[in-house]
Amino acid sequence: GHFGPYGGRFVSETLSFALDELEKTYLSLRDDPEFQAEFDYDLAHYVGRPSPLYHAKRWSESLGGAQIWLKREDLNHTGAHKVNNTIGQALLAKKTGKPRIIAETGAGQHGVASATVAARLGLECDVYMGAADVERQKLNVYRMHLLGARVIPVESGTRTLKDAMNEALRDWVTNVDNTFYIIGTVAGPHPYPLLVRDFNAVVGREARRQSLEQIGRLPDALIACVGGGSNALGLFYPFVEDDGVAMYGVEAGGDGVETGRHAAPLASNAPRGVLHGNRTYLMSDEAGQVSDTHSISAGLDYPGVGPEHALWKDVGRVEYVAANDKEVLEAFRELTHMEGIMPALETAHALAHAKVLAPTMRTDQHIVVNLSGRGDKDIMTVAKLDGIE
Ligand SMILES: Cc1ncc(COP(=O)(O)O)c(/C=N/[C@H](C(=O)O)[C@@H](O)C(C)C)c1O
Repeated sequence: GHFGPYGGRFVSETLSFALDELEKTYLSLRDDPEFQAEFDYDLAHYVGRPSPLYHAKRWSESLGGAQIWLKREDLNHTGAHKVNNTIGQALLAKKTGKPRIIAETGAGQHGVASATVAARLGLECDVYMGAADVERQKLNVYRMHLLGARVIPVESGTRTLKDAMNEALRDWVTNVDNTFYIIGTVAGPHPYPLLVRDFNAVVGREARRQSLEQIGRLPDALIACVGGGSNALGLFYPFVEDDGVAMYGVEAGGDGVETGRHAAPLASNAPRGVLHGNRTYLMSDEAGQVSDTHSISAGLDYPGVGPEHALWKDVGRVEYVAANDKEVLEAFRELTHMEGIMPALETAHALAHAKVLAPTMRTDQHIVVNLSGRGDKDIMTVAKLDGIE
C-alpha cells in the first residue's frame, strides 16, 4: 500500500495503464510552478479562497469552554470543500485531453462541484448517484441538471454512495480512453487518495496561517467529519508535524455504533478489507461482504474510509469518534440558532463533537472545526423531521 499496509491499487488490469498515466501526470504537475499557479488562480478567483476562519464567539460562550473557530468551506463557490478537489482534477483532465468526466456522489456536493468545473471547461459530465440519495438530496440533483450534467441514478445494492462508486468505476473501465474519473474523496486506487488529499490541503495551510495571525499561535485541537475523509485530511495534513495540535475525525454514528446501524468503520474498529481499489478499514462480515450502512447524512453514508486515515488511526495521530443522528440534528439546530450559520448534516457531525470537547477545555484554548459545507441541501430533511414541511 502507500500508507503503511493501506491503500494500493486493487483494480482490473484495464485501469492500470490509466492509473499509471494519471500518477505520472500528477507527480510531474505537482511540482510544476505553472500548474500550481493556475490551480491557485482558480481557487482565488473562481472558488473565492481563502475561506475565512470565523470565531464562533456566541456559540463558544454558550458552551463555556474552548474558543471555537470555524473554517468556512461552506462559503466556497458551490457551497462545500468539494470544489477544491474538482478544480485540481479538472486541470489534470484538461492536461490528459479527455473530453468527458464522470463522478460519483452521495450528498450531491461532489456531483455539483464536478458539474460546475465541467461547465466551466466545456467538458461532458456524467454523475452516478444512488437512487436513495437522488431522493434525499433533490436540490443538488436539480443543480447538476441545470449545470448541464447527466445524473445517472444507481438502483443496485443499498442505492447510496458505495453503489454509485461501483457504477462509476465500471463506466471508467469501459470508457477509459475518452473519460477522466474525478473521484470525490480520498478513496479509490492509488494515486487518488494522495492527489485528493493534496488538493484539499490548501484548507489546512490557510487555517495554520490564519491561526497564527488571528489566535497568535497554533490551535489546541482540530475537528472534522469523516465520510471518505477528504475534508478532514485537507485540514489535518499541514498540521501533522505539530505535535501540540490534537486531531479528531468524526464519523457517522447513525442510530449508535452499538446498534450496527452506522457508517463508522474507524470508530467501530471494523475489519480490514478492500473496497473501490484500496485496502482500508471496511464495515464487512467475516466473508468480506460489505455491510449496509446508515446515516442521516448522505455524504458520510459510506462503509469504507480513506487509507491515510486507516494509517493515522493505527499510529494514533488522530482520534476517531462517532456522532449519532440525534446529536447531529441538535448541533445543526444549535449552530443555526447561535451563529446564524446553517451547516450541512455531514458538517454537523464535527460540530456535535465540538459540543462534547469544548466544555472539557479552558476558555483560553482554541478548537478549529472544518465547516465543510452549507445546509441548504438538507433543509427538507430537517423540516420533515420537525414535521413542518
Ligand atoms: C458537505 C460535505 N461534508 C463532508 C462530506 C464528507 O466527505 P469527505 O470530506 O470526503 O469525508 C461530504 C461528502 N460529500 C460527497 C458528495 O457530495 O458526493 C460524498 O457523498 C462522496 C463524494 C463521498 C460533504 O458533501
